[in-house]
Amino acid sequence: MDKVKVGINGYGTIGKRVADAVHQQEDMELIGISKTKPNYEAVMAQRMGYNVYTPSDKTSKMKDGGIKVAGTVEDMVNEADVIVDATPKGVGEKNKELYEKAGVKAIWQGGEDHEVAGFSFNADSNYNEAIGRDYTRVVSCNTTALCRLISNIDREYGVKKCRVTLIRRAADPSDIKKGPINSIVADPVKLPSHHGPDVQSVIPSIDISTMAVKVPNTMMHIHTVNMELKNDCSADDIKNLLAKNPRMHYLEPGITSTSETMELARDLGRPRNDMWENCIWEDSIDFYEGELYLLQAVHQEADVVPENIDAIRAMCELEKDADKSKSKTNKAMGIGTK
Ligand SMILES: NC(=O)C1=CN([C@@H]2O[C@H](COP(=O)(O)OP(=O)(O)OC[C@H]3O[C@@H](n4cnc5c(N)ncnc54)[C@H](OP(=O)(O)O)[C@@H]3O)[C@@H](O)[C@H]2O)C=CC1
Ligand SMILES: O=C(OP(=O)(O)O)[C@H](O)COP(=O)(O)O
Repeated sequence: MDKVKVGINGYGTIGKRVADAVHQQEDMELIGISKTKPNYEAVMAQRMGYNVYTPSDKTSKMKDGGIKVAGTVEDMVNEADVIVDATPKGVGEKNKELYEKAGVKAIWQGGEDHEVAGFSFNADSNYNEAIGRDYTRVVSCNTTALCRLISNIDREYGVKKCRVTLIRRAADPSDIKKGPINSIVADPVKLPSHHGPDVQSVIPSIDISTMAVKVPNTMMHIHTVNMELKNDCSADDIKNLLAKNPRMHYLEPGITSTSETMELARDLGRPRNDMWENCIWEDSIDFYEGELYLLQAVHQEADVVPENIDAIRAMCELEKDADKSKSKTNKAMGIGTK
């Protein structure tokens, strides 16, 4: 079978990681990435050997900045079988017309609304429903981690009700523009945060409510999770269940923080220090008055990356079996190798 041709529109935190992950897959060909500025990220893309495309009105600026331009974004879109849109929140929606005109499949990220694609995706939750689709949204980093956790537990024991508080990193490490620098922000003030409805956009049957705050930090989010289950089970049952999934990682002894988790990623030699898995404190998994509790950390820059790869495979019908797609993605990226 011919490799599926993938273009990445928007080469920032998520786009650069998805580009590398596509490049690693045997059944996909990265035809190029788009950049609007000739900065270090464009230089690095070029050094990686990736074709760099740019909006037509930016061509001179890119060339003047020393970047070899492969063509316009329109050229990339016309050449691709599928575009992964990883432009900033709100920009992706404006690109839809371009993708429709070219008749190309497209994947948006969690910053866009569900309605942009009309279908929201998580590989553990609804892979089969993505098969053959033209448009898909990979839900946000927090929602991805919640969908993974909830759908695994729901399949085995049934989730009656789920309540989550999210403590969110305020900005990414490279982000010099965002705050706060000395505050904890109730975001949003009013129930629910977008995460609960977003989980329901993937798994409509789940009763979930979420609250969220932002803290002045760049290293990961933390979720405090509380669930009522339909069927009896023990903490050990949950521990054993989650241990079977390569996209769940029990944190090593002595780790009590997101800083140490990122240090672990460095020690593991992960590319860009990425932890693609839900990082769960195994000892936090417990029952109190019949309800399940646990704590997990989420590496916001990383966990959606394998999900984009599985979404491409499902949409382009490269693999109809969810487990086989996830295994291919995991193997190529090194997920679950500890
Ligand atoms: N960061 C995160 O933690 C996560 C983000 N997401 C979602 O992923 C999406 C992308 O976010 P993220 O990677 O953080 O964003 P970034 O800002 O890091 O990257 C987006 C890149 O797109 C480029 N860009 C800007 N404007 C345009 C444009 N008009 N057309 C094409 N490219 C443009 C910019 O690069 P340049 O202009 O230099 O070319 C920028 O670096 C959002 O929907 C976000 O909500 C989802 C999960 C986690
Ligand atoms: O999707 C994310 O978080 P979210 O699920 O809390 O919205 C990413 O961390 C991006 O969030 P940002 O929009 O604050 O960069």
